[in-house]
Amino acid sequence: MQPVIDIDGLSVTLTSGARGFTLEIPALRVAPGERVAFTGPSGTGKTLLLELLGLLRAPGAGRYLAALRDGAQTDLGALWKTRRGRAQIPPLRGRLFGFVPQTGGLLPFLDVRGNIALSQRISARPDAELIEALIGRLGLGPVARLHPDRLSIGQRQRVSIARALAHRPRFVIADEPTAALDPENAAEAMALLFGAADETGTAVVVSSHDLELLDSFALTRYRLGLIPDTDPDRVTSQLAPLEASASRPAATAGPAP
Ligand SMILES: Nc1ncnc2c1ncn2[C@@H]1O[C@H](COP(=O)(O)OP(=O)(O)OP(=O)(O)O)[C@@H](O)[C@H]1O
Repeated sequence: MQPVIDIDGLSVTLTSGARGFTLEIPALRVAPGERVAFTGPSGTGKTLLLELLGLLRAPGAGRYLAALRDGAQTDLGALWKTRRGRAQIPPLRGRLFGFVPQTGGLLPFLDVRGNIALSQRISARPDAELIEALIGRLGLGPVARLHPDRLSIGQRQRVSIARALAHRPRFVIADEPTAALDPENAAEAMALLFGAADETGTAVVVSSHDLELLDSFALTRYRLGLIPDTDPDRVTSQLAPLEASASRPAATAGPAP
């Protein structure tokens, strides 16, 4: 099966004065509908990695290919190199990705339905039926007319999940999506995210510190870890697969048995 994300030797370096932080992704392939989790200690670059994947930051070197819905492969890394390519990034980002931030990121002046519809408006993919299906799937029917300030944190996160899926992106990128939730709500939100993504055939890449929570789902796991360097000002973090055997194309909703 053709991967939807195909990365080889991708890296980026951030510098601040004498300090340099390099993130290296030697290889990463994500299959359609696959669920991938990134873990790693604080400061090892989980957010940076998701920014690179989500076309929010330019890579320094390496190859980053993505497969579009029509099967065509696009060289996302090359887009950053020309003015014409950079102009294509915002619309492509809107079509390819759905984002679930740590805490909702909802627009306060739109109700639940309006917030969910936002990703469809941005990507010019209206689909009222899918919005209603997601509202039902995520248990948001009773609050669909409310604005975010009337919602619990868990409800807001469910709206954010629905919004990330409503425009049928190829991947959902979720950065610590359950960090603000209690364990019960966190497990429910994660199960709903994976379940709803299965129904729309969407791959999910998620970063999380919560190893116990990740353990309850079948995920392909990668870990970011620092590589020792003799120069204390030069920090390198590298992505490595953790449990190749846990890899599976997503087929069923909810926590793994
Ligand atoms: N301009 C910069 N110059 C050098 N290093 C930087 C710069 N900006 C960020 N960094 C470093 O990049 C690293 C990666 O940060 P990132 O937020 O991606 O880590 P993280 O794994 O998501 O952390 P956390 O789990 O605490 O959210 C950090 O070690 C940070 O110090």
